[in-house]
Amino acid sequence: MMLESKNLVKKYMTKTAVKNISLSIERGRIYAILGPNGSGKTTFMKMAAGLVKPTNGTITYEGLPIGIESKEKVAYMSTEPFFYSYMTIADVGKYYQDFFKDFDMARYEDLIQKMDLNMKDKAKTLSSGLAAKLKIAATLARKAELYMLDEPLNGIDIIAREKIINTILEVANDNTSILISSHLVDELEKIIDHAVFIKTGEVVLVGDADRLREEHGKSIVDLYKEIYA
Ligand SMILES: Nc1ncnc2c1ncn2[C@@H]1O[C@H](COP(=O)(O)OP(=O)(O)OP(=O)(O)O)[C@@H](O)[C@H]1O
Repeated sequence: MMLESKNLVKKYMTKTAVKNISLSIERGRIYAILGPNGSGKTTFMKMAAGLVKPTNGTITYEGLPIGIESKEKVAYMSTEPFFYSYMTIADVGKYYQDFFKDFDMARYEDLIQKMDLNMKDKAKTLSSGLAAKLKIAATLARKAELYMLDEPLNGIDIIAREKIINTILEVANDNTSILISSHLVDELEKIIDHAVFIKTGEVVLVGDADRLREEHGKSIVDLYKEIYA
């Protein structure tokens, strides 16, 4: 198993963000972590990325606790801004190259071009949709094993969404896994292998997307509506 959590718990002062999540992420698959605002998706990803320490339970990457080694293989795209506003898109690439051993500049240049961005543009002047594309390009330019994308489609127009989805599919291969957190289920329905439904910090339904559709006789979108209504 690539990523595995067992009875994972994260408590903040008064709030239990993740209650008891046991989840296995296999290699070569695309996963959607679905759930409404505040259900614990970000907190789970941050624990997998080694940015937040679990209160209880375990989370391992290839059998080892999350740490320096796993961080080199896991690319996490946060919802928070990640670059300094004075940087140009070219500077963002250099910054990432300094930071991550697996950053591939040629792939970054290619992704920037695909996303219709310009190397000379200042990150600060980008619209929120273009900034989101930049964030995705920078993350996917890493030759990581596991990509975790937190809300990659939020605030992005439908044309750009399709572009992003296609780019994600290009990066996906037998050796990589992709974990996408979202409440925009429509767009993900077509591309995911597995769906993980999270409600108030707990997994309420998980499985192979085709099997879920078959067993429940409905789409992932309709399952989502049923679970969170
Ligand atoms: N640093 C923190 N301190 C206190 N509470 C927090 C902190 N981070 C998250 N929480 C709380 O934990 C819960 C889960 O938050 P989380 O961000 O993981 O959810 P989410 O599913 O990613 O939501 P969204 O879709 O809105 O991003 C929320 O109630 C949130 O308010």
